[in-house]
Amino acid sequence: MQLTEKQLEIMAAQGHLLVTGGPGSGKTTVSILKAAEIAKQHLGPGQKVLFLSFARATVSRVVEAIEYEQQIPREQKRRIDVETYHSFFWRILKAHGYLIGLPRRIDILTPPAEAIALSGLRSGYASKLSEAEQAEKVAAEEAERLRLAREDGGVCFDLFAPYVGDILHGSARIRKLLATMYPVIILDEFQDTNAEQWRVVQALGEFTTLIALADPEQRIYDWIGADPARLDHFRGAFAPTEVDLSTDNHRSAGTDIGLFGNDILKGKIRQEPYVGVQIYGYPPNTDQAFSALVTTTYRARKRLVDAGVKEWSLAILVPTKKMTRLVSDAFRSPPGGMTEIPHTAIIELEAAILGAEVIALLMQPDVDGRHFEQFVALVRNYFHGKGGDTPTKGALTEAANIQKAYDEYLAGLAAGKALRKNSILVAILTLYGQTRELGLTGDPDKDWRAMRGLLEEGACPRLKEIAQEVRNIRVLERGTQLRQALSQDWRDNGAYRNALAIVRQAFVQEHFSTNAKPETGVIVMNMHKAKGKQFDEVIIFEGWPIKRKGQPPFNADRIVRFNARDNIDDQARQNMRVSVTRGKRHTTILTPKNDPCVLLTEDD
Ligand SMILES: Nc1ncnc2c1ncn2[C@@H]1O[C@H](COP(=O)(O)OP(=O)(O)OP(=O)(O)O)[C@@H](O)[C@H]1O
Repeated sequence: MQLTEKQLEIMAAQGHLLVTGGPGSGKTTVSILKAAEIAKQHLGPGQKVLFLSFARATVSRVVEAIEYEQQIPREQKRRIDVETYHSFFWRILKAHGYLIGLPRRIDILTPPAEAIALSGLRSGYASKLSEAEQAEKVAAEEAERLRLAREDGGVCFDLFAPYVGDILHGSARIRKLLATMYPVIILDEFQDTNAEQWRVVQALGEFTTLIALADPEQRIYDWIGADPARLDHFRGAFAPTEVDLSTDNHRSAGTDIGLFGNDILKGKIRQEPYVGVQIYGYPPNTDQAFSALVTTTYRARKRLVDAGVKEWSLAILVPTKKMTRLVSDAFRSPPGGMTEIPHTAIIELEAAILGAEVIALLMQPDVDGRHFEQFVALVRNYFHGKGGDTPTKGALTEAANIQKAYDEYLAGLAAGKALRKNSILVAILTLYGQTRELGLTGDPDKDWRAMRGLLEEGACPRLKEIAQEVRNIRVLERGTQLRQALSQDWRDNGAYRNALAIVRQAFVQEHFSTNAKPETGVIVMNMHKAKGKQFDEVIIFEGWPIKRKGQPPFNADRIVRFNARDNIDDQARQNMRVSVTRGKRHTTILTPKNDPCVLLTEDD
């Protein structure tokens, strides 16, 4: 690879550095080469360059890019640590949290666990709140998070940056210590840094050299505190050398994909076609929409195979969670008997993880007579937490009903009365009884499947839902560690006495682990998750307005909210540009013919 002049300028620069540039302009690549150069020239024994990124997905991509750079010797590669902000912050918190009054032993409160811990508080508020009520709710949540951290040692992700900021600003010793370990830190996607993370960066920059990589136009996290002025903050605080790679686009060289992305940003789509970009209006009904998607996917796949692309990747990017599922279902059984499309769907895992906890507990024996109580608590947890940050009223009511039925059952037991025949606990109890009869074998795969199958086939709709949800994470295919731990448990105890703890532990690690390899093949995911990734081809597929008798059409699954022109803003344009520019060779947009995406028709 021949570095551009600007990239060479970056290689030569000294001190703090700010690298800006559009999608695919080579920021990541040059920063890795620079890190290797620094490793070779300037690092003392034991020192490393740290590359910090927001998402685990980006970490995988960077790790792979490092592997791929053949001219970097192994010894230098070893001296570049790639990590997410979260996992870096967590290391600091674990080692030094006691300095700011956290308990000596702290644990991560994972998002599902956090959702459960806050659900009681949240359920006390109606779904539509006035501004004042909303502020009160946010403050109450915040206070509860702090309490959970200080009293129980359960620290949720949102508190990582504020706490680390406190630690670093309070101790020059620790700032120096970090600078000794990491004389240079690369900050990926710097434009997305929120106020608390920026406070951490300010402290780090005192003794450490910072290299910030940014694309001001790729900011997609405004809603969680990214600030358009952040680059100026960096300029003001560190007076960095600044190099702008501008609109170079190596990712999709030879195509107009980058140009198309820029035109979306400007709201001016030209009439003449863009090389490598195709927009197709599909007929707005389920069968034809999905037929269009399936055939477009076949065609894209064929192009990649015919071109002999090795380990090709083809991403289907959709605007909503629901669409991810619909597309995945359609690929599994396409309309009109077309051939199935093998794929991976990237989905939110809260519900599946909570479901896995239920199954894990069912694999455990009842050692203290409280097993059923725990079981009911986990089923309730599932409904509390399955919606993540945005629980539905239905799910919260379900959780409350389960609790009520259980209380009634206990009261009945005490009074020697039988359970009400129409109690929702009847089906749960029956199925629970069957799980107790299930003979386990000590083979974790077999036993897990048998337990899940029992719930799936059983007569309780709530447990059936849980079992189906659990399928989404393919617990046992996640590496051998979990399986080995379960086997060991069985060998030690003649039963899975610690299955729940083992499964929980596996998912805590999950929050930090990165697949060393980026996804290949056909991948379905939410547009928001595509940030920082690249694929050989991209297909963007949005929903269509669905007619309803006597009501305005339902138009929820759109790139721009309700596909209304009034809802076009910078954020919507930037999101679309990020998605469009993930494609290296080709990007196809599928939009309903009768109501095409308003971002594509802006200039009429
Ligand atoms: N000078 C160059 N010549 C040819 N190819 C290059 C050059 N620099 C980078 N590339 C290639 O271009 C692609 C995109 O580069 P890179 O990922 O570094 O861009 P980026 O600016 O980090 O993109 P984004 O902000 O969209 O994540 C990579 O596949 C990389 O190997």
